[in-house]
Parts: sequence; structure tokens; C-alpha cells
Amino acid sequence: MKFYNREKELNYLKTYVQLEPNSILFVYGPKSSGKSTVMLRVIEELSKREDLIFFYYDLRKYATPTKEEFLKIFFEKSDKKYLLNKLEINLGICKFGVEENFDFNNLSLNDVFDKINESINAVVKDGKKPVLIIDELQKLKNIYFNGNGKGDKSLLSELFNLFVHLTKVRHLCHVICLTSDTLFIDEIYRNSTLKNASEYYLIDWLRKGSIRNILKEEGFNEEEINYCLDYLSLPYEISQLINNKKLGVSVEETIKQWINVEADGLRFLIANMPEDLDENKINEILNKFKNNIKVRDYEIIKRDLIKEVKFLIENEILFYDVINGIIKPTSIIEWYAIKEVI
Ligand SMILES: Nc1ncnc2c1ncn2[C@@H]1O[C@H](COP(=O)(O)OP(=O)(O)OP(=O)(O)O)[C@@H](O)[C@H]1O
Repeated sequence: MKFYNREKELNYLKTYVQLEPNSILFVYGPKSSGKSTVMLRVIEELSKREDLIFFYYDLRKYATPTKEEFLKIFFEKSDKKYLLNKLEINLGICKFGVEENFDFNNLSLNDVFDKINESINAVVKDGKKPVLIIDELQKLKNIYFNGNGKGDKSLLSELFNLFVHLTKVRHLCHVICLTSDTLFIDEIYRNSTLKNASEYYLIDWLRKGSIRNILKEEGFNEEEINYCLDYLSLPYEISQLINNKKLGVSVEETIKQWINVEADGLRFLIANMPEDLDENKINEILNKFKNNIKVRDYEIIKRDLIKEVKFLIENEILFYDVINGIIKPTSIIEWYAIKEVI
């Protein structure tokens, strides 16, 4: 699979992991903007370096994990404190190691955190820099541990405390979390534990200049390129366009099909939305995008529209960039679909 230009993002992340850890980094962006692909590229390019040890957990691969599954995903029984992940041998990424007789049942959160700390410290003791990356971290949201009489403890909230300790307090380990769930980023952004302890990096749509260069390299003519530039925003759209061209489907046909599919999807979504949502309000929100591709969040995030906005964000019609205070469709194709539906 060809990797398309993401120089700026690659350089940022490659440099970031080599700086001293100081805060948790949240990498966010519209659905399918290429967050994981860029992150994997960073790992691929840097994991050959002896001094960096990547712990990479891709929760996208799993159905929402239970507590037991979380433990199995994150830990491996071994006599080593950290070891190569057998399932990802080509990437050279590691997992946390726990002793053979480690009992995954009846664990407290402190036991779990002790093991993470031991692994991180073992890497540091070996003179290397640990980098912990979790893709779609929000999937751990519903896991709770017994708080020994003090009520259940949320794994995710407690993990944030540990991450702050590992980054901002002890500068031991980078922690990078990827997510396309922007309502989750919104929660994080308002979370008091993470105030002054987290940073955000947006991996957005491809820039027009990059799209132009890629299409030129791929042999599209000027007329096709100029047509595409009005519609393309996501990397996989380019791969699909290339395949379709090989299959004899023109650029115009492909793009029209995409818009139709998205418009039909949106109509279906509205027709089948939960009864407590108001169709007029959905239309009021979508109408804001009639002449504008981006809208300031305060124009839409109002008390009486909040349920409908959330619905459109959760269903990946709209992308909410809470850091920059902007709401826009998840792709330019989605924008055209919205304009067709309203
Ligand atoms: N720079 C790139 N070059 C080539 N293909 C890419 C690039 N970035 C992403 N893709 C392709 O686009 C699709 C989506 O990419 P990816 O899964 O990385 O996006 P994501 O933002 O992590 O998605 P999600 O929002 O679902 O978490 C994949 O098929 C991937 O191969």
C-alpha cells in the first residue's frame, strides 16, 4: 500500500517522541483522516532505532473489551518486564510483561498500574525511551475495577492519573492516544485531571497541494485533477479513485456515486432517528452548512440543539474540532451530500 504525503504530520510526531515527555498527546481528527496510518509510519521509521521502545495497542482491532480482555491485550506472561508483541513482529512493537504465575483474576487497579510502572521503568533502566501509544483509547471507557469498599473505579479515569504521572510528573514515558471520537476529545478537554497535562494534535483532511501532487504522480490529467480538488479530502478516496480509474470508472462518475451513497445514508439516518430528536432541528443544523464548509461551534452548540448535534457527530456526519472551536462535515464528499439533502 502506497503511503501518501503526510510530511508535516510525520515530522511533528517523529520529533515529538524524541523530546522529553512532558504531557499526554491526544491525536484526533475526522474519521479516516489517516491518524493510525501516520502513527504506524512513525513507528515503522523509528522502531529500528535501538533507543526507542514502542508499546502500541490498537483497540480498533477488538470489540469493546471487557476487563479480562483488556488485561490480555495489554499484558503477556513472560520472564521479561517487556517483550516483543508476537502478533506484530514486523513492526517491532512491545507489550508489557508479567510473570508466569501472575493471576489475571482478582486484580486491583494498583496491581495493574504497578505492572505498567515496572515495565516502563525496566525500559528506562535499559537506557531506552518508552513510548506508549493507544489507538481508540475510548474503548476502555466502560471498564471498572473493584475499589475495595470505595465503589468501583473507572479504568480510564485512573489511567489518566497514571499517564499524567508518567509524563508531566516523572518525564519517563511518552503517552500518545489516538481517537476519531470527538465527543470523547470534548470530554477529555474538560477533564480537570488533564488540565495543563495534555496536548492535542489534529490530523485533518489532506491539503489541496498534497492532493494535487499525489494525483499528478498517479497519472491523472489536469482536467481530472482540477475536478477532484473540489471534492477530495481523505487519503482512501485517492486510492479508490485510482482503482476505479483502472476499472474504467471516470473521476466524475466515482465522485457522483460517493455523494449519492452519502446522501442516501444521511436521508436514511434522519428517517430512522430516535423519536426524542427533532427533524426540524436537524435541518436547522444542516442548513448552517448550505454556504459554509465550516461553522463556529457556538453557532450550533446551543442548549436546544445539543441532542441533535451530538447525534450528527456520533453518526459521523459532522466532525467537531473542539480545540479550534469548529464544526464541519466529516469530509468534503459529506458536505456535498448534506447540501443535496437539505
Ligand atoms: N497517508 C496515507 N497514504 C495512503 N493511504 C492512507 C494514508 N492515510 C490513510 N490512508 C488510508 O485511509 C484509510 C483510513 O486510514 P486510517 O485508518 O489510518 O484513518 P484513521 O484516521 O485512523 O481512521 P479512524 O477514524 O477510523 O480511526 C486506510 O485505508 C488507510 O490505508
